[in-house]
Amino acid sequence: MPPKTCILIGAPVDSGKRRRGCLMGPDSYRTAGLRETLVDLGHDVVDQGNLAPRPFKDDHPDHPLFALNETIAWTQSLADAAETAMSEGVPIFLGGDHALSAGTVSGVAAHAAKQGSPQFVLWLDAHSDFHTPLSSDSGNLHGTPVAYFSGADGFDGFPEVAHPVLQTNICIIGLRSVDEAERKALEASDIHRHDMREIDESGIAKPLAAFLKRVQQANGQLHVSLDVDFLDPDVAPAVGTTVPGGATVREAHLVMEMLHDSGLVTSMDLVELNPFLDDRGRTAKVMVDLAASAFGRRIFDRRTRSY
Ligand SMILES: NC(=[NH2+])NCCC[C@H](N)C(=O)O
Ligand SMILES: [Mn+2]
Ligand SMILES: [Mn+2]
Repeated sequence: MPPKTCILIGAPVDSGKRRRGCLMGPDSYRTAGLRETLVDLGHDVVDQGNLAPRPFKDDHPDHPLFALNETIAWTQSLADAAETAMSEGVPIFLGGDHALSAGTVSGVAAHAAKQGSPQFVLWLDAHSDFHTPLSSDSGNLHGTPVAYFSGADGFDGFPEVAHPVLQTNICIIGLRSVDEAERKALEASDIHRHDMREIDESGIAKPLAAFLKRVQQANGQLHVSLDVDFLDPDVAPAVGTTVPGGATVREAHLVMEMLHDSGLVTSMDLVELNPFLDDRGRTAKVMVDLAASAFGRRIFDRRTRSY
């Protein structure tokens, strides 16, 4: 695979939920050596530093949605940054909580639309993040980006999604915590969804391979959104929404290696890392190692393995 220009964009979004700490995520990835790791793999790496939200007003204190205006302001700046970065290389967004993907995915999808190619999204997460502001019980907007970028109603005040991602172009892997309203909405949707039971029974490679084949056949752009809680909390404790029974380190590396082999990934988010909850940088390091696998690190070249 030829070297890429990786564009690191810090997105210290912390408005998607009440528990603070994700704002420290970008510097935690830098401290764990993300740039150096990608350079060692032969890539050109540009670290654009951290982005800021557009100016915003404080929310009404009684508003049921937490930090709505701030999240809207982040969505605006991230969508612009994502669309611009797509013509310069492969943007890797260093989160920041998952609310940031409302901006990153709508931005990369706008670029895809201009290129005349369909946008696909691989969502690696314990959660489906498919609430709308109307269905969310928690009022936490990090639970809503998939609904937003796929064009659901209820996002008043947010930038209009000019190029929604088709539900059938979205694949969620790792599910094990889905609220009732999301379950109903997902079941009524065309989103491809794979829960942990399916992964236990038939392995993680199968659904991923099927999805990648569709991306390839459609000549699509592929955005990968990796939530720390996709992983089991035993190996990745630094996240506010831990759910036991997650992917193992090996399963996650296999996903990343397959993504690299496919040559299809055009953008990526690393989200929900809360360094305040980490154990001596352990989770940040696991995330950097996973990014390394996605960008070409391997144990042996496939051809030289002897089985
Ligand atoms: N990106 C995340 N960690 N999302 C967790 C969402 C949890 C829950 N479904 C909610 O809406 O509040
Ligand atoms: Mn998430
Ligand atoms: Mn999650």
